[in-house]
Amino acid sequence: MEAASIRTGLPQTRISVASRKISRLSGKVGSVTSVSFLENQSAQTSLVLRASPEKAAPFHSGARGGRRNVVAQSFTAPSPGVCPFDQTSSTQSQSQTAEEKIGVLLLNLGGPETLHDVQPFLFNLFADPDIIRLPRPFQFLQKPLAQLISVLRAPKSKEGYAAIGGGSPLRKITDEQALAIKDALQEKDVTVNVYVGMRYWYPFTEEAIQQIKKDRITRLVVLPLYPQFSISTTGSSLRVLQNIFREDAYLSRLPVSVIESWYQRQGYVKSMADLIERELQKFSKPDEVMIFFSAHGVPMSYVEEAGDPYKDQMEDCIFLIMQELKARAVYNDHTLAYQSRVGPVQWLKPYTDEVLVELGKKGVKSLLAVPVSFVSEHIETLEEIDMEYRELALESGIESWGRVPALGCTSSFITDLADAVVEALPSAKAIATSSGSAEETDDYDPFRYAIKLLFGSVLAFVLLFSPKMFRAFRNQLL
Ligand SMILES: C=CC1=C(C)c2cc3[nH]c(cc4nc(cc5[nH]c(cc1n2)c(C)c5CCC(=O)O)C(CCC(=O)O)=C4C)c(C)c3C=C
Ligand SMILES: [Fe+2]
Repeated sequence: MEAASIRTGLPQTRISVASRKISRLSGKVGSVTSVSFLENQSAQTSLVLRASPEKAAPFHSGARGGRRNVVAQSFTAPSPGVCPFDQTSSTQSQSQTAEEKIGVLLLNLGGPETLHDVQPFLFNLFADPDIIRLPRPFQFLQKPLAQLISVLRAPKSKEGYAAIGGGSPLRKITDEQALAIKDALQEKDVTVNVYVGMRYWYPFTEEAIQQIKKDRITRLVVLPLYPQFSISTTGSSLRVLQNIFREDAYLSRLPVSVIESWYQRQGYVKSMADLIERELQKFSKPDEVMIFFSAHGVPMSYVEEAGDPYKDQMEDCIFLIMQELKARAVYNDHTLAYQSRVGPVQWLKPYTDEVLVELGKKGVKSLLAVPVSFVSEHIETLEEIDMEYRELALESGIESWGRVPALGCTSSFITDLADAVVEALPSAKAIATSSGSAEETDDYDPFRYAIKLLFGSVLAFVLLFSPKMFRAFRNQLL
């Protein structure tokens, strides 16, 4: 057991989670939240996430109109009779009783499926208090600011999505991964329903949870499709889950196990090393290729002020992959840089674009880009890496360029995720309901909310239409 505390800002909701860290390359499940929220204070990871101001607020549902799905409160809880799994961690199939209905919930970011979806998708993203972290006195500005930034950012984002065919491939790939994980588990005699819950676009996490309730799932494994934990990704998705679960009698009793991060799993590390080895062979002189890991960045303050483990986990992840490559007698040089920064703040360094230019100056001639923070192709691999960074690298003097594909449905990887699910099953425990301490409840008052929203909107409107401010914003933010 390992104790850590993650603080994402104010106001905060305390979520206690039991975290079982498995040693490097043990081949066992990664970092698992076995008990979740507000239980068993001793020997647990204490994860402190911000209370969600969006809880009671209307949600931008984009081109499809209407409001975001809200989970119905009236649900008849299934009869208890849940048969607990063996307490041994094993990748062997485990006996599953007829009453047991296992669900696997894959969490992912979601992406706009058409260009029309881009601005509302961006609104959802920037309205997330785990993406734009405002100090408490300014939190009433979250949604107006999200509106402003999404409108300003949309043209640039649309260009990117247009360049990759007019939308994000994320939903299709995640659905394929869901099916592959279901099949891989079936091969181990573990019958599961797999659900996909996206954070910022369809199918939203709330929709997946609604289906889980309809299907009367009796045990749930939550698997975020991010190898490394960040407050902005897994943390944000778990906060949404926590908000849904603590308000629902059935869900708060459902045994749940959360796999918080899994970059350290042997199957993942080996699958990444396989892909790298294969791509290296495509170069005329494979030994001379620089392996260039490019991770999605986060603002520096996440790591330095909020205690986001993302940077440490990323460095650890690269170490493990390189160690695996060395064990296969692949001794190439490597480097790690961070891409996709947005806005005027400092992000994790070094920045991918700057490092590419430096490497060119230093005389590096061959480079293999390895996207490492995500397991599907998406706008940042297909557009940012394959188009923008490739062009920049070639302009900077790099002559040979390659890119490792995202893992997608690579069978060794899918099998490993299926193993992670099996290993996580025994530790599933019910989430205790919060009885609403001052720290945990949002003091929601519709009148105050309306006033704040109105004031914030006026402020955002003034900012947007003041030419000087508009230019400043555009230059700095976008
Ligand atoms: C581990 C992966 C990711 C982290 C960490 C992350 C943090 C983060 N992202 C933004 C802003 C944007 N992200 C956007 C798209 C996007 N982000 C990730 C992954 C991580 N983000 C993915 C996989 C995608 C692509 C989804 C797709 O449609 O294919 C976008 C939209 C695209 C764009 O305009 O560039 C924004 C904006 C922030 C601010 C942040 C951390 C605080
Ligand atoms: Fe992102």
